[in-house]
Amino acid sequence: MWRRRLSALLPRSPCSSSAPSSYQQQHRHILLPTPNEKPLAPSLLRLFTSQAGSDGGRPFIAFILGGPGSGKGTQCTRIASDFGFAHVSAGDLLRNEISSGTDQGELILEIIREGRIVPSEITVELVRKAIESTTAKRVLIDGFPRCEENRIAFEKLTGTEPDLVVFFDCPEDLMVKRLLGRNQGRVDDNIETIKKRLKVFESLNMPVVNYYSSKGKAHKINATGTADEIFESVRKLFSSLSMQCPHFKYNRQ
Ligand SMILES: Nc1ncnc2c1ncn2[C@@H]1O[C@H](COP(=O)(O)OP(=O)(O)O)[C@@H](O)[C@H]1O
Ligand SMILES: O=c1ccn([C@@H]2O[C@H](COP(=O)(O)OP(=O)(O)O)[C@@H](O)[C@H]2O)c(=O)[nH]1
Ligand SMILES: [Mg+2]
Repeated sequence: MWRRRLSALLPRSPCSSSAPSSYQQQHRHILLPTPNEKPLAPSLLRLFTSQAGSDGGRPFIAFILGGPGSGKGTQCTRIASDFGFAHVSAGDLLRNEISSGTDQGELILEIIREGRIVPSEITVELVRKAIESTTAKRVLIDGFPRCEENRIAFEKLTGTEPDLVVFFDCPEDLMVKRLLGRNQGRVDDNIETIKKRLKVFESLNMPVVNYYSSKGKAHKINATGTADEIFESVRKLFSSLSMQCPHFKYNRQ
């Protein structure tokens, strides 16, 4: 299931920047709110009574999406530690490829430097391998899929959809401020590249969020405030899943 040939499965249109589609315009505001310890909507509850994460099946998969600097990585670290998830960062997988010094690494570096999206052939394969090689029963995929082409390629290659999508909603000015203060020496944390990444986020990442939202899978988290405050909303979401879904039992470590 995880080993289908990707090139044969890729949709025709590549992930290139464009004006928001009419689909995107129509579906912008239909995200599920974060639960306030309320019962999950029946459509979401059905997702968590599937066999994902149970013995012998594939792991429970959560896509963690949001603009650059919205706090995906920060919150993933906390979710991983409190709720027993493996943390797969698509950006880190790509940066590891750059460090390996291959031709593919050079191509990835150029694309990241320009704030564009790496071809699905590369990223989907890295993400698939990471999921396949973990023994964890729950996996966070941080910062992927970045565009509809990524999403379609992943779903076709793996024959699976995520069980949950979390979207960190953050105003642009706050994202810019956080990125400029990140200080990790990243080639893309400069104002010129940040502006490009924000455009890519609006035109290409948001349609993915809207797609999963229309399927009742996406939960929006207000990503302003301190990391602790945001994690409080995140904790409520994941706690409500663990309370209501038999296959989402977790062990606090
Ligand atoms: N709630 C927050 N308030 C202030 N700074 C934050 C917050 N969350 C994350 N940061 C900081 O902002 C920067 C970007 O956060 P990060 O988690 O890497 O975001 P992303 O993965 O979405 O790009 C990092 O330097 C991080 O320490
Ligand atoms: O699935 C992915 C994830 C990342 N990237 C590239 O890697 C960069 C950094 O991604 P990361 O998720 O690390 O950035 P963040 O949003 O966390 O700041 C992005 O701007 C893209 O150029 C990509 O092409 N596909
Ligand atoms: Mg990140």
